[in-house]
Amino acid sequence: MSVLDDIISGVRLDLAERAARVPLSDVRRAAADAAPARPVMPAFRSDALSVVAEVKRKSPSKGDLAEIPDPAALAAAYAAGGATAISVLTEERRFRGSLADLDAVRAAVDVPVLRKDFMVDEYQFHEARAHGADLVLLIVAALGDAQLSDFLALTAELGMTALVETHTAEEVDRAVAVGAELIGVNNRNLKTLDVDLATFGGLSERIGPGAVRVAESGIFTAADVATVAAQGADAILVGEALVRHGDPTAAIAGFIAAAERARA
Ligand SMILES: O=P(O)(O)OC[C@@H](O)[C@@H](O)c1c[nH]c2ccccc12
Repeated sequence: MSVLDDIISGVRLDLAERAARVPLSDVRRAAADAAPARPVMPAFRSDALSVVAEVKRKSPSKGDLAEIPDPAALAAAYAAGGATAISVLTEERRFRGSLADLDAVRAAVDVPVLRKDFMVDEYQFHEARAHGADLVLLIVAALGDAQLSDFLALTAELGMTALVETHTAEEVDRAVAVGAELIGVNNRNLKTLDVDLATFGGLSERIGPGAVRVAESGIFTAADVATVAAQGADAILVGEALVRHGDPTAAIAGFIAAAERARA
């Protein structure tokens, strides 16, 4: 069983528990009653590098990263640095995230918020929307073709935007074929947890200029940002480097400036 399979079995158990407590019909109603999702594509399509800054306490690859006693304060610091969106891990077992973190961040900032989880059931999409998410993550490696297009359609129906995550050429082709507008290349292989920053560069051209290209994982320095920006990244998704940084506001501003220099 790969790490990804293992994580997803835990996600399904937790999901079954929530669904037993709060029926889908209630979650649907809460989603319908929530303030509408913010549009995100115009900001991602702007000229400047977009930074998706992540609230992440722990990961299966690195263990504990940061305590983050106040996710709202961290999110506010990210927004102050110019983050285009804030990603909040809600998976509990491996990442020590929660829907409470999502609520706290949602209440604290006006920028779009991504619910970062392993989306495998319709329930989670309504739940994401009910908790104020503007974006959700769709991991191509975890979904069949029919599921991928159904979930993309459901995301759009709920007014949200999907970040469609890939790691291989085949996954990029599947993301493009299904019409994804926001495509991430994860430099980390979720089946082995190995990170190779060159993964993005190897797949960027395959995505082509039609979709917004997001370089995800393993980005730590201005030099890393310059590398992926020069390879066509419109956006970066950064977790560890920011949660461990003493001044995440300055770090994000520095990343944006580094991309600007790399493209000039
Ligand atoms: O902490 P990093 O190396 O900057 O990575 C952030 C983000 O890309 C990573 O958390 C991530 C990318 N795709 C995921 C899917 C599930 C969980 C986590 C992830």
